[in-house]
Amino acid sequence: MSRYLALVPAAGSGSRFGGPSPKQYLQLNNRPLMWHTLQVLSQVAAISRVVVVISPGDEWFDDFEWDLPKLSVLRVGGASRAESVRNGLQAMEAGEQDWVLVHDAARCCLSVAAVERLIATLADDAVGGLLALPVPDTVKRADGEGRISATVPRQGLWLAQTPQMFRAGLLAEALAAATVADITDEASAVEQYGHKPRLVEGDAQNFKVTYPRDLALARAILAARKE
Ligand SMILES: Nc1ccn([C@@H]2O[C@H](COP(=O)(O)OP(=O)(O)OP(=O)(O)O)[C@@H](O)[C@H]2O)c(=O)n1
Ligand SMILES: C[C@](O)(CO)[C@H](O)COP(=O)(O)O
Repeated sequence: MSRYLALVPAAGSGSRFGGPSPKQYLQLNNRPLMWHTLQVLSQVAAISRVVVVISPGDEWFDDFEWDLPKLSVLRVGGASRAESVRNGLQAMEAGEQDWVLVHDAARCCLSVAAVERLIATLADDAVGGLLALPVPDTVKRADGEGRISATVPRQGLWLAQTPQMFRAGLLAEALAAATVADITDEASAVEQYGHKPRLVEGDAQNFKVTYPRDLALARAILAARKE
């Protein structure tokens, strides 16, 4: 029986966000930002384990009470997101047929419904896939001077989100074959390995907290859910 396991890379330094601590530990509605992410994944009944990957030198994680029974932590984060995922996948000892849902710690406004939609859509899929958003706006390509060099046709363009869900065996092989420096998500490694992951429509609330301006939006979304 295949299990559904969540793997959360959380070993980033948050350089675009700045600040004294990585963004995943910022206080958001009285909890670390990442707690909200881990709580949603823990609330998905099909997910039996939530594994968070932090850096070996992480000095923040142990300062918090996480109170999430499905949670376990691995101090095997690497120099890139892809390396953190690869190291975490190796260390978590998933079965080859287990489904692994890789989700950014920084996407703290994920919904249980979106994860359940991803699982339901891909449960019998031969490859796996990811939550993503069809591009809703006109897309411009910039020249080197902040002016438009082209308008890019948006038909068929999607913005990749997470979770990205693949069977552990396929994901491990794809990550081993990939040039880690070239990949920014799991799907690109699986694509390079010769497969076509399925796109499953996510929602705009599942954005990645990347810049300081993103925090107010995340705070508002989470507060609205409590009302
Ligand atoms: N070496 C790394 C780099 C990133 N991540 C994780 O991958 C997710 C998405 O990456 P991103 O938003 O880019 O986070 P950072 O790398 O921390 O941010 P920045 O690129 O601004 O430094 C985050 O949850 C981050 O913690 C990771 O586990 N290991
Ligand atoms: C995985 C991802 O969130 C999909 O859009 C994105 O590639 C992460 O990029 P980052 O630069 O590591 O935040």
